[in-house]
Amino acid sequence: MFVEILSSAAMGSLLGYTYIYQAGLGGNDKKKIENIAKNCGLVAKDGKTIRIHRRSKKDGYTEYVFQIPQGLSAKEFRNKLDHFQDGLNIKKSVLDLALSDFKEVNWRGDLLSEIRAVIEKRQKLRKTVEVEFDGMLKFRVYNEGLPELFEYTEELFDKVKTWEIPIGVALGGRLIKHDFDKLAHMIIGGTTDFGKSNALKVIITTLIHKQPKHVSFSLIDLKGGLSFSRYKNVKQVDRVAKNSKEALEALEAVQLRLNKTMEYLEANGYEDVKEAGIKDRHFIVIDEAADIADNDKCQEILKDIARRGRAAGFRLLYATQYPTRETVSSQVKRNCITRLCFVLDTEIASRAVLDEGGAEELPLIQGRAIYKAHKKTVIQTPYIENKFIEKTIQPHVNIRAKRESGKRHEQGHTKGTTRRKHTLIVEETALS
Ligand SMILES: Nc1ncnc2c1ncn2[C@@H]1O[C@H](COP(=O)(O)OP(=O)(O)OP(=O)(O)O)[C@@H](O)[C@H]1O
Repeated sequence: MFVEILSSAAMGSLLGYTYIYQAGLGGNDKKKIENIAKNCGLVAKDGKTIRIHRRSKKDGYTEYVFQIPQGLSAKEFRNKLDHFQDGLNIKKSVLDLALSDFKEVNWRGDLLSEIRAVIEKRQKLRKTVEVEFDGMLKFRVYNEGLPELFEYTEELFDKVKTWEIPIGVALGGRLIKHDFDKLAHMIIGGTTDFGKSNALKVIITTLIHKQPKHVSFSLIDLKGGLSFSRYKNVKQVDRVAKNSKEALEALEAVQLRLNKTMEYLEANGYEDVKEAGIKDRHFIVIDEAADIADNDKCQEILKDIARRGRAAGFRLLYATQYPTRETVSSQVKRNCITRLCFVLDTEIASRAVLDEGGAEELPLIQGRAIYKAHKKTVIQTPYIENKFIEKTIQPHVNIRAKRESGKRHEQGHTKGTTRRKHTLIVEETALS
């Protein structure tokens, strides 16, 4: 009896909330957006303001499409994004609840506590807004912001193909993938301790798992070799260089290989490795590139790799706190179209990485970054645990491959030869 009374009380309050939502008193973000626009002065001279065209509910967010009155620009709305964000989050005495909020309620359990939990969760939520313009002004109001932790799990491997990497999760839970087949080189920037090395480990581990026969690496770790030490016996890793002398040796070996591949392509009239049917790709990964900034020989080779490497199947990954003109040459930057940038302290620093501001406004959350390929997306990068890395690379560890490595990286990139050498060693040692 008591349970029944409680249930009907809970049900009553639930229906009350739902009614409020449907009546538009609680969850009316459209009205709020219109009001915020007016209050921010986003009104044309003739008094006209934005007019709703369409509202659609998507997975994780609601999209409001508006028509802009003549005389106003999308940029003016984008500039007021903070006002929309805060305005949509102003706490009111009436809570915005929809039936979907009650999807996970266990109706057979302690109903009052379950409903209290739903209400508390809703109270804590902060809506996040995105504005886009494609002829119409689109406001996307997300129910939840980005997660503060996005763990790298086995399932992510199935979500990427060929040379793709799960680089992060965006608003609405959208997985952002970087494709090294389409965008060859990448600069990774950001304040110390916010996730550059972790992002490099995500990339290296994914590639070893997805492309074990075709990927190879030269790892240049100028932070003392610690970030990459666990990869040093992996058969896909040709070298781990730990200081600028070893870095130069590694880069010279890469350049030799690049020259041989270019000669092969030229001699056979191929435009690039894709046309030649060469599936192997070599990644030059540099953690803390500032330490080789004043080494002219290293810089010359890096410029060469950035310029000619794409066609020959070489990929440059360049991590540094922020690439000023002194630390990264303009040629390298021009050829590294993709940028991944963690939080930075000033707009000037952000411009050095992204060629525009934005990174200075990122919240101080480890792993939070701006991924810029053709457009900018704020993401939470996956956090990869060392245990997960070890489990993933374990089948590829091969001690004897290291002894051969000196010989291997001097070889040219003639079709298919490099990886066959690996395969032979694996058969011999049966470690993998
Ligand atoms: N994507 C992530 N999600 C959550 N935490 C992260 C993430 N990436 C890194 N971290 C945390 O931040 C710490 C520092 O990360 P990382 O070593 O990658 O930073 P960094 O930018 O390379 O720093 P430094 O410039 O000092 O080398 C990690 O030990 C981890 O605890």
